[in-house]
Amino acid sequence: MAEVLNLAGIRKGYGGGEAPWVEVLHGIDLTLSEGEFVGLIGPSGSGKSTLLNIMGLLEPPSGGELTIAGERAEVLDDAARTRLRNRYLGFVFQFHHLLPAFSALENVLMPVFAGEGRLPPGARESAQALLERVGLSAHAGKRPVQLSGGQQQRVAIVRALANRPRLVLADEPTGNLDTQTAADVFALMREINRDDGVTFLIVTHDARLASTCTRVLNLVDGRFAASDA
Ligand SMILES: Nc1ncnc2c1ncn2[C@@H]1O[C@H](COP(=O)(O)OP(=O)(O)OP(=O)(O)O)[C@@H](O)[C@H]1O
Repeated sequence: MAEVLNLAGIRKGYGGGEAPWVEVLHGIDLTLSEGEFVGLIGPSGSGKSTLLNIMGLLEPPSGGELTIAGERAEVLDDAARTRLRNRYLGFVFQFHHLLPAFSALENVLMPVFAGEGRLPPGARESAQALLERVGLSAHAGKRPVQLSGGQQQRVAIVRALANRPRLVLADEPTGNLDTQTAADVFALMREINRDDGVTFLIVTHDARLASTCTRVLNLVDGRFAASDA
């Protein structure tokens, strides 16, 4: 299986200056391969979001090496890092962060526009097809406030797929949903993973949903539990 992402000895600390230096990730090693559907669990404060943000090139590590799609990422300048992020990564968050003034379709198109600075030919049709795939074609013109929580999160998942990423990083994507809607949204991500071979890494507090993943990583105090990675 092709490697999508590799972490070698990733460390992250906060502080310095007046504040004491506190290390929250203590040398993380991890390889994610194409087509995996991985759950990331662990107690509150164990470093899950920090790790996800480092993988997503949203925060720099304090040490270690990060390779995405064969490219060493932590050494890139801002512009190159942004390009790599737009090209290979998709994001889903607990709170969907859809832009309230724009329709579902326009929200899905946002990363395409951000990545290319324009909408390439066929972009609208592709976005419409993605919305259709998740049962939302009739809602394409609606603004987020006119959609249910589950529908909003499905739009956010489709938006994460708009640039055809190889890896989707999801930080508690079902944390804000009722049990049944959470299960449906999780199943949708699994379906996309199976059908399109997109790799997913999903932070969740829900042990039942995590058990449906092909691999579960357990982060405790900034280290993987012995059986992981
Ligand atoms: N910008 C920051 N400055 C200082 N400390 C931070 C910063 N961001 C995170 N931390 C600390 O790093 C640790 C890990 O936080 P993180 O949010 O990654 O944990 P988590 O496992 O995602 O927690 P939760 O499950 O509650 O979301 C915590 O102790 C947190 O206080």
